[in-house]
Amino acid sequence: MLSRSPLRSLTPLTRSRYLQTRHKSSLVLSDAQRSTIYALGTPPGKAGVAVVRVSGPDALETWRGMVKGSGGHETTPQPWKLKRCRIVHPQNGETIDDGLAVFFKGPKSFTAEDTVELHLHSGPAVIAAALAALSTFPTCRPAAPGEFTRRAFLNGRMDLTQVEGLKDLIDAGTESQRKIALRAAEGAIREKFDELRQRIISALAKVEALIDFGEGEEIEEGVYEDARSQVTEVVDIIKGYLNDHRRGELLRSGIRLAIFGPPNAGKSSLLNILARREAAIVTPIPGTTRDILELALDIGGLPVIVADTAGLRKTDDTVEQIGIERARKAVANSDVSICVLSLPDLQNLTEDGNNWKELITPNTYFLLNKADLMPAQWRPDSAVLRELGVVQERMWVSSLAKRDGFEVFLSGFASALQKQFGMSDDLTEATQSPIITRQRHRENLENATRFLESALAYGPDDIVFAAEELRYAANAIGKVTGAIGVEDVLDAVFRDFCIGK
Ligand SMILES: Nc1nc2c(ncn2[C@@H]2O[C@H](COP(=O)(O)OP(=O)(O)OP(=O)(O)O)[C@@H](O)[C@H]2O)c(=O)[nH]1
Ligand SMILES: [K+]
Ligand SMILES: [Mg+2]
Repeated sequence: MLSRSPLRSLTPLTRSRYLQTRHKSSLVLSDAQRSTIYALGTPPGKAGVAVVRVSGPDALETWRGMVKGSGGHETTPQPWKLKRCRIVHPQNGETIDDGLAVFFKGPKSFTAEDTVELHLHSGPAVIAAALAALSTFPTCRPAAPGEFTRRAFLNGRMDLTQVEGLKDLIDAGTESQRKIALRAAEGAIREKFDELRQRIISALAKVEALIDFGEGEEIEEGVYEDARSQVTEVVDIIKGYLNDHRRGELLRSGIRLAIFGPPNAGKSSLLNILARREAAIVTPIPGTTRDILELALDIGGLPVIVADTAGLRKTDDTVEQIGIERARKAVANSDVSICVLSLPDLQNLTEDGNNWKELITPNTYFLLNKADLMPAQWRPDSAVLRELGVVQERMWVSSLAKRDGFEVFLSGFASALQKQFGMSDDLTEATQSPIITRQRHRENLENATRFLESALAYGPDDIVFAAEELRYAANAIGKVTGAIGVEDVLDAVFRDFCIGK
């Protein structure tokens, strides 16, 4: 036990003002008067099934008015059980469709509200009639975009990262995107952020205990040091998350891959083989490609935006010059690049001024093409490769015109990408899966780090200021999940803390 007063240098006024202002409660929206919303949940148009969703306090009313038995009699929903029914207009009783209906009793529903789903035949007139019927209920109104999910969030069914994950899941076009989105939607990212926030709040609880009980009272020894080391740990964890080479964001938005190199090497031929169609013009004329041609492709389950670019050389042709300028920019802005070189030209390339060589980065891979024009068993000279800046560990040889070597290149390149962007095989392993999938996450984490670091910069006499920084840090993390507010700090003070008195 130790009797210490970390607040000894603080004026009583500063302290009481701090204690008064530290727990401002956030406004909690009341959902008592929420209306009932409805919308078509499937794409409009002709298809086997359309699902119309109704959510809110009067969802059950719509069931009573519209879901009837085969003889037109009233039905009572058995929650979560699909019921074969006749869907009718609530006012004139006219049958709209023969379908199915299900009642999800709140809070065990997506929105956590009472929800009715009508499964109809998907046709424009059927859907229009069902929506028109719903509009006759005085408390029902059409849902705004995303409003079902918004209600799920407001009702605490999901946090913001889950909302984002759900959106990404719907948008996912590749396996890696689907896996990351599903993990987010299931709450894996929320867990990480909640844990960070809990750790900060627990450190804050300790600091606040020092503020509350420090003056002339007894408190356990080492509390201040504990709080500090806890904060240091959190900073380390966050820095680990931030140091992810933007994998999550890249996988969400697509990895930018630029194909570059001297003219006529086979860059456009490579793009076409990757795309499995004649997307780019291929001719024996050097300088064929001028504009950037971009395609979204799936390479080894990764979303990749591939750009074919103009061959890089010195030229007096104005149009070609502009193309070359664009090519350079595209390569500079890419996340990865493939430099295509023509094997028969390799020797000459050492003397051509090499204005493409400066675009090589540690993220450049090399494809030495047109092997069919070289003698069998011929191997490029290591000294020449070194002079050209070709890294042999990231190099493949091909004959794209004959499709030779393409498969080997593609599988090697895909696994290099998977390795670099951390999506190899095991997504369930926490270390493999990126936590940050949006700039918003990154910004808040960076802010949190700044607040935590300035909290650490305060000495034991300034813990009131340190506490303030910790609150900001917790809020920054809370902003990611949408859980801002510091009510829980108070609880944590008394729950997690052993006061030595
Ligand atoms: N012999 C042989 N010819 C190839 C090979 N790959 C591509 N070519 C030919 O080389 C020529 C140039 O190919 P492109 O794909 O247009 O080359 P590029 O690098 O896009 O050329 P620019 O856009 O002009 O810079 C075409 O006639 C292709 O058919 C190969 O592996 N072997
Ligand atoms: K060409
Ligand atoms: Mg081309």
